[in-house]
Amino acid sequence: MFDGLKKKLNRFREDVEETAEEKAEEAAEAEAEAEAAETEADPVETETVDTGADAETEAADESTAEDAVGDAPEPEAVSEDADTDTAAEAETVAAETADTEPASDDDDAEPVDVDDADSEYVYEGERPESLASDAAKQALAAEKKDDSSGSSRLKRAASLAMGKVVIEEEDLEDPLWELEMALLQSDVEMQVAEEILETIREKLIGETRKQVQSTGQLVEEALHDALYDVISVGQFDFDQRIAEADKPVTLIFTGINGVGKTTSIAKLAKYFEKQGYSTVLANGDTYRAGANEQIREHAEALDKKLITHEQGGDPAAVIYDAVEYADAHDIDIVLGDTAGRLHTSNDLMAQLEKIDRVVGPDLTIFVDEAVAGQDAVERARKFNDAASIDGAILTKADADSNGGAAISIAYVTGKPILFLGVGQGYDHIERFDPEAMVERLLGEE
Ligand SMILES: Nc1nc2c(ncn2[C@@H]2O[C@H](COP(=O)(O)OP(=O)(O)OP(=O)(O)O)[C@@H](O)[C@H]2O)c(=O)[nH]1
Repeated sequence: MFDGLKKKLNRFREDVEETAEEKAEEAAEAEAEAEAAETEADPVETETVDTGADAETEAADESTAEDAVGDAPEPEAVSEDADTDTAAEAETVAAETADTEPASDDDDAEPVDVDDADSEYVYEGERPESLASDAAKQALAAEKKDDSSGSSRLKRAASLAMGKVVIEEEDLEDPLWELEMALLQSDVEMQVAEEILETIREKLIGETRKQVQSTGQLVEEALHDALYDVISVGQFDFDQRIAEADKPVTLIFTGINGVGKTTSIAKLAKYFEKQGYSTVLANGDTYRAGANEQIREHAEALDKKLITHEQGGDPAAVIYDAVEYADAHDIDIVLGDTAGRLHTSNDLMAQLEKIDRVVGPDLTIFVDEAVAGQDAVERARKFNDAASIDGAILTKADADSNGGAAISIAYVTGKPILFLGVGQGYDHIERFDPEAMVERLLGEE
């Protein structure tokens, strides 16, 4: 069910994810480059830090200097511990040691050769104070070794960047355009598709991806909310409405012929039976030859009472009789079929208005087939304009790959989808649950 649409929604998620990943990589590279540039610019700073003159200045802070002296390693020790045991490195550390040794007061201390390969080590290894223990020394030496490939730094920069990726409008432009096309191809009504895109835009643009959250998750949440918002329009608790209504409850079904209206009435008779309600069926389709026979088959199969009149009779009168019958026999629910196609929509409206006047139905339910896509949406709009429906049943959802009607009808009419027909059997009817529908659309393929 709705497999085609599901694939398209998944593709959108992948597209945005891909764009965000590319962006994260670019950010990581930029960060790594910036870091490298900073390192190159470092010599000036290093020179200042490591000169004997600097040591003299720092000597003013005696307690700090003393601590440092106490813990300061011998240059030889560094050479022994560090894997990268080079003379240059020893020289660097020696310079650092001198830097922290006020007792020497050595104005003649040589500045460190900043062009030396180890100038980077000095930068990466931070201030000499951090060389206070062997463990720190070893860690720095190891880090230096790792960094020789530059990969760990790149990774670190990448992970920093991961936490900072902000989705911008331009990132979404292409994926959203693709999504709009996909929705329209899936028979989602234009206005509904635009609403979905707007919500996604609102939810994603400027959104900062948190460390714990992938872009995929963010997009999924945005899609979820956007779809849920349009699908759940007008939802009410159908079962509760039936339970609380005065009995008999009268339900009238409208919709064109052949979409599964009569079958849906039969399915609902079974649905209500399972809930402990009794039902009577009424054939208000007095317009079409053969309509009585068609519904009678269902009534007999389900062992339900059926009220009919002759072809050409008054539909309101048939349903009135059914309500009378229900009253007299303590039946809980009247299920009234109506003609699907009249000469004009005025006739249709006049028919439903008369039923309204004579019977005062509790709910008027529009039935159409999911596979009709945009046509079903358009018909729902017209029937709602003509007769103010209370909700819809979408049949043949089992055969529908697009899902456009299921997504659009509630938003377009302002009335909820109440049931999905999912097969030809009497049990093949599902309460429409917007959350379950969205999960189905966004779930694993
Ligand atoms: N696959 C599938 N077929 C369905 C579903 N609902 C109805 N059908 C089939 O659709 C066909 C038409 O159903 P009907 O109930 O006769 O349609 P209708 O709208 O009542 O037609 P009229 O009585 O002529 O107004 C039948 O073959 C049903 O079995 C459904 O949910 N899934």
